[in-house]
Amino acid sequence: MKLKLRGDAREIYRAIRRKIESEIRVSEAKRFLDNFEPVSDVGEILKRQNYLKRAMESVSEEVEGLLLKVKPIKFRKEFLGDRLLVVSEDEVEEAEKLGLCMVSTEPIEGYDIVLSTIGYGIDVELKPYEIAPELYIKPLWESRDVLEALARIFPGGAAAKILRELEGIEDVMRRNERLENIEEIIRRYESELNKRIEEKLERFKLTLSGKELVEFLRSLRYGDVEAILSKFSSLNDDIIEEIRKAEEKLSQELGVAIEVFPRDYPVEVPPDVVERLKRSVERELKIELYMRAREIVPRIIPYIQGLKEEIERAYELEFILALKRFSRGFTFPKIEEGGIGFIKGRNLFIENPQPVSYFVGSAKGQFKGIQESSVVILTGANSGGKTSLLELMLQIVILAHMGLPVPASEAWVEPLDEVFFFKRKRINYGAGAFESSLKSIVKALKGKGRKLILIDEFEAITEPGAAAKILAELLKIGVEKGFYIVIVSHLGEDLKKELPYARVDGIEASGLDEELNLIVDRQPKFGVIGKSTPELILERLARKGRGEEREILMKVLAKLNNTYVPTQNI
Ligand SMILES: Nc1ncnc2c1ncn2[C@@H]1O[C@H](COP(=O)(O)OP(=O)(O)OP(=O)(O)O)[C@@H](O)[C@H]1O
Repeated sequence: MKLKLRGDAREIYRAIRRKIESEIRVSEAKRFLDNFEPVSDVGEILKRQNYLKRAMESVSEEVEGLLLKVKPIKFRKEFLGDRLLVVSEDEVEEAEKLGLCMVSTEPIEGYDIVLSTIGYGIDVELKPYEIAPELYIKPLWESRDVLEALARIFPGGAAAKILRELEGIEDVMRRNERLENIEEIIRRYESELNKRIEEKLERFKLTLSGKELVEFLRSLRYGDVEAILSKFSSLNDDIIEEIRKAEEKLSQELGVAIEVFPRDYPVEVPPDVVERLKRSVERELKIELYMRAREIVPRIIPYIQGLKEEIERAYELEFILALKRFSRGFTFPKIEEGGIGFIKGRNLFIENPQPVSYFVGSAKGQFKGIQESSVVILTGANSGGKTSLLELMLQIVILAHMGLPVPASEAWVEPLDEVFFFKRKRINYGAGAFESSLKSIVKALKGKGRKLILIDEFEAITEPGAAAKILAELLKIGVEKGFYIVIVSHLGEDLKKELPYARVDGIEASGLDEELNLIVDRQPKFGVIGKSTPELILERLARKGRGEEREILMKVLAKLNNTYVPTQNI
């Protein structure tokens, strides 16, 4: 059963969730938090605690960096326009239902890959991984970084095994990638080649002896081209050799034997030749990729389920690590009867808070000897931290019911059915506000169940005299029903008279610091009505004031001096 959060309690729960979520770096891991909604059932809370204790202990921070690389791997069904599947008449329906490629009962021209169940092309069975194995392999190939991270998080697991199989297509895939840039690659080779030939031309010198020159001129006169060219043949051979070498390197780079460069200077490959070359290499690679993919896919498929589980476990690890970061220095609360209490609690939303220890219900541990009561009235200095303390108690109660550790060095929480938090509405004054506050408190008091009711300054919205009476009556009803109530009030004295069994605690300001700011001890004193701070405010003004202003304040202070001792001599 869910713990019911009423009034402003839900807002506090949302703020806690946001704080935990801000620690989760991978968005897919955030949904794990949904498994930790606050519940009333002790068995469920303890189950969560045990799971988290074990998980947080065993998770290693070393995987923190790797977890960031884990992303979903999506396998998408696609219609592949590059292949034709030739099947028999009675297989057409089944083949078309697969929706992977064009289906026909006889061969059709214009497809790079022709597959067939009846011997018209590459033999296949009517199975998706035989017809389109690339749809399994390509997403995995493109997610190698995810697989590598997973293989390091789960050594020897599914991702590691898949990676090993993918090695079998590595060279085709690399060639495929290069094919994308084939034009660029060819142009690069072309310009390098031309540069080298140009250098050779610049260095080339023809040296002829007198006799050779006479022969040369004669050949010219008779138009003996062969004889003239023979004089340049060494240069020509050199150029041809350069072109051949470049082609060899290019073939190696692309992984297919090609001849693209014309034996001419300057070397220039016409665009249509590049295009044709690209098409033919593409086709060749497509078939090779299909064959290799088909070969490894049956060995990969058995690991895909395992891979999905590893991804899920990685998200879970991220969630656990985030919780670990969130809850550094926290403790798992005891889930037991007897109210709510905590030692050295630290409000989640205050930076470097002063730790506070507090309880309602049974006095356990170091609280032994302090008055026990299911209703506590918290009084004290303005801005003393009363609201913050109610919020801290709520944070601890909510986290405890989520099954999470709480920001305290020790804590115990009674499993509850409902938690109410009524925050003081700073702007709402007047009869309307009074009526609505009254209504919500009465709602909290009606019915049965294990309840914690936190009320922040109810009387601020009505006149003090009536407020004490109304409040006392309401609190009595709560106590009779066995609810736990903590209420912030300035009416400590009056309430104490009406409800002698209630404990009244006080947060006090102990003085002024050098900058004349109030020094507040956030730790409430048990069984003590918190002194409010008008005296300290007076003293502060007096110490700051000048002339007549100062005199007036001093006079008032002197009057108060019977009961009030200033923190220092003025
Ligand atoms: N334990 C703590 N450690 C440090 N700062 C705190 C602590 N508790 C409260 N404060 C700070 O003191 C200020 C006043 O706190 P809070 O509003 O809870 O006081 P309050 O007693 O409810 O005041 P008011 O009388 O105006 O309702 C806030 O700025 C809060 O951050």
